[in-house]
Amino acid sequence: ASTHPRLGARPPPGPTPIPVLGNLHQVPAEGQHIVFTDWGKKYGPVVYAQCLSVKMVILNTLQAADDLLDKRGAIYSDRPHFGLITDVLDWKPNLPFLPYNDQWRKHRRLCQNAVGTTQSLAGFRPLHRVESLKLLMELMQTPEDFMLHIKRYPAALMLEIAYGHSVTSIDDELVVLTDEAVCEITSLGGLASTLIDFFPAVRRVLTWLPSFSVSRRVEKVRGLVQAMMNIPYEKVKQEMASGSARPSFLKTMLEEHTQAQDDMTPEQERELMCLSSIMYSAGADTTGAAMLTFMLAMTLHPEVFRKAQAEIDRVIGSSRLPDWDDRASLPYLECVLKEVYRWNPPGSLAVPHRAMTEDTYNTLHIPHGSMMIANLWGMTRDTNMYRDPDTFFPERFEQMDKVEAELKDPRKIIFGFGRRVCPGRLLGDASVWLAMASIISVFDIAKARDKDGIEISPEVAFVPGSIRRET
Ligand code: HEM
Repeated sequence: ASTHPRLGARPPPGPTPIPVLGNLHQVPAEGQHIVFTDWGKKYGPVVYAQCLSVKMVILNTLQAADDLLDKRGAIYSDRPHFGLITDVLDWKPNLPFLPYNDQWRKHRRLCQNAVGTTQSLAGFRPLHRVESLKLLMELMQTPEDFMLHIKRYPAALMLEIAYGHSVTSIDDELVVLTDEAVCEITSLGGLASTLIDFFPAVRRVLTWLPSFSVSRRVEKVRGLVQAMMNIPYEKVKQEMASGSARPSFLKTMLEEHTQAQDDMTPEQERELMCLSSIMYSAGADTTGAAMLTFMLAMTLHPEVFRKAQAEIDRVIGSSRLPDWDDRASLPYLECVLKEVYRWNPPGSLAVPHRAMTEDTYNTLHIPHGSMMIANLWGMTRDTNMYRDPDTFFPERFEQMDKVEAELKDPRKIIFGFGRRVCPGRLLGDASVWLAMASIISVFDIAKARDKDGIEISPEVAFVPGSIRRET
């Protein structure tokens, strides 16, 4: 590799590019994190690749991600332009994909205040309690539908928080609508976001050619996204007009405008509409993915389940359900939760950041405009951090002293980095913890049996796409 003339630094190592495409042919549409993890083993913590004109810097260790995205947050908090989501699907202004500017600061602050403080979390306690009880009831009535129940719980939490919409069943119209929209976006995510964002010409072709099946698919998803933003927004406005609106993020925001006697512009309406839809879409699937991983891990590892159950029985007994105040007294459960996050992080890659200037890191030259991809999956497989990383083994955290456990807490990885770190991390973590603790205290989890009474071992397989859900 050549030396960078001005900084005397070399580009990070990476796979050999070919003319025009660069490394595009080596980046698969699905399972990019696996290829990036292999590159990490071969080339090191910071890997450089180029897809057409897009410069990519892949960060494979927590240290590299912290050093750059967190400690140098002033120059690494921008986002690359996400043409698919913002332009093609017209889902904007979209907090996770906004550039690092004043509009992002405003949306981030609103979101952080609504869901990201310990105070807001305390306000959600009654909601968490009601929804976790509903989850237990549903699991009791139809345990075979556990995947649906586990999907309903975070969806209900987020729809209540964003819109004051109470979800009683998985067939609820808003759950069905938002779930379909999010699933479609996620499944477009792997293939289309890379292709469309790398080939601006493809984007034009996709929207021009109505007979092209991908184009029809994109049209359908755009319609769903617009409905996902509009329908709940209009519903809350109507409920406010009739006096039946329940407390919610959107209601509070709309009331602030009314109190200030400030007629909202269409742009302001659009901002609120979009931000409320982001809360649901960013919060529901990620939380649900962690809960499904928990169920899978407990099915495969009955010894872990029994140990966590014994801890709950010993500390809490059987006369009441676990509550927030019990969390510090259940250290093994905390290890199980951390291992759930580590074994299968809900997102394999964080949302890419963008280098706003050129930079040098450990003699490596990071070019201006690089797409900074934090390979969360690779970090959870880093053998310098976690021995035998493919094995589900909560005890690994028990064996660490306090300092090491703090340094290697997977929450430092799975929620992303720096100024863009997930603003919903406290809420997501609290939702998963309460569901886990409640399920363990009430139920046994075991493998299903076939008609001959033989145990069926579930296959460990995950839906490809940006959020890792079990198939
Ligand atoms: C277990 C649950 C969750 C996981 C694993 C998770 C993970 C992530 C990750 C990896 C990012 C990207 C961070 C980066 O760019 O470095 C992110 C961003 C974000 N998350 Fe979460 N998240 C979860 C729950 C939630 C919840 C409940 C909300 C509710 C509002 C939420 C809202 C957001 C938003 C708005 C962003 C974009 C932040 C920005 O660009 O400034 N997330 N999340």
